[in-house]
Amino acid sequence: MRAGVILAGGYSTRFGEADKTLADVDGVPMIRRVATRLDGVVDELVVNCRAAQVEEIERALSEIAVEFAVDPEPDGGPLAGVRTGLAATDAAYAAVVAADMPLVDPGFVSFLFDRAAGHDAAIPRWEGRLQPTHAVYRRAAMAEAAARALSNDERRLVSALSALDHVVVEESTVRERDAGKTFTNVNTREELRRVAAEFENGAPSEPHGSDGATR
Ligand SMILES: Nc1nc2c(ncn2[C@@H]2O[C@H](COP(=O)(O)OP(=O)(O)OP(=O)(O)O)[C@@H](O)[C@H]2O)c(=O)[nH]1
Ligand SMILES: [Mg+2]
Repeated sequence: MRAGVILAGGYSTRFGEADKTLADVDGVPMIRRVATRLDGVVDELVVNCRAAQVEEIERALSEIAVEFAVDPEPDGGPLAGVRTGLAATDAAYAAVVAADMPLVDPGFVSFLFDRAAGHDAAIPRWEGRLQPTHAVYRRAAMAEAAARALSNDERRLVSALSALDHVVVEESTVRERDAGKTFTNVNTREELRRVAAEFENGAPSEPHGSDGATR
């Protein structure tokens, strides 16, 4: 079993005034783009967010089947979000993807699942940094590593990696697969404009029939 865990519990402070996960990306809410792209390569989808976000995210996703994993306390950081999200699934492996990555490449995520097999994680590196919010984890191993790191007051996902037998997917591999755009994440209004332009200019679109606009 493969799960997709979409991390959406942040406060979008650089974006300002609104939840960036609901922002319109060329007619489709950003989190819906992420969910639709992941839906094709996983058996189940989990959305991790704060309680206050559930209603609007549910509306943005409409008929896409997801389970909500609500943070028991908000603002625990991405690592706490991952722990909450992973607790909502029994899948052996889970792709963890930030809700602000609307260009996430399903083929590349599928490749990460393949690379993670037999290990605790497959973490890509892009622009010199590990990308743990766009990675595949063995659910049980990461749940344990996250719990331990959190008990040491760590908030960052990378803190959990040292406890994991993780495969690093290097930049050269990402380039060979022409997948660099999969890591594009939206933090500011300007980044939203740029990513929307990618869709206007013909970014690979979502599977037929699920590219619904906001209702
Ligand atoms: N559950 C949970 N997820 C978080 C938290 N902080 C960040 N995230 C998620 O981690 C991912 C990357 O974080 P950022 O890009 O910094 O998102 P953000 O925190 O909403 O935005 P900024 O406030 O501008 O940093 C996003 O998918 C966020 O939703 C948190 O405290 N709890
Ligand atoms: Mg971001």
